[in-house]
Amino acid sequence: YTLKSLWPFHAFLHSVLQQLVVKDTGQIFIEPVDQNEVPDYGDIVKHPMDLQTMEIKIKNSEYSSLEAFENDFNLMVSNCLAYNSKETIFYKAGIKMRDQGGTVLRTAKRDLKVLD
Ligand SMILES: CCOC(=O)c1ccc2c(c1)NC(=O)[C@@H](C)N2
Repeated sequence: YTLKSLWPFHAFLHSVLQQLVVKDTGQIFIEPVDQNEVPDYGDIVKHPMDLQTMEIKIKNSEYSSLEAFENDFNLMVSNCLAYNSKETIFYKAGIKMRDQGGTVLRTAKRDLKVLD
């Protein structure tokens, strides 16, 4: 058994995504920011990203590499740190997701390589 040979890539990405969902304890990354609730969000964030959208992209085979998946993760975090000011709960949750999600992705990258 190796991760690359027997486990379809989308199943691998889905398991990485689930680990990121678990880290989102405040559930602020779980779905797109509601622009009716946050009317100026679109003025600052040009490319919104969230974990639900990433799951849809996995299902649509839109990620051809772990790097492409990681790029969306980094976009989601940078949007959060750009829009929310430093003292907010949202910003602090962004730092936490950047750090804890970064560890999830580092481990996933290692697994992909070492089990090949
Ligand atoms: C019901 C109101 O929801 C929000 O105001 C809100 C909900 C979710 C959010 C968010 C705002 N801001 C963000 O930057 C991203 C990370 N998540």
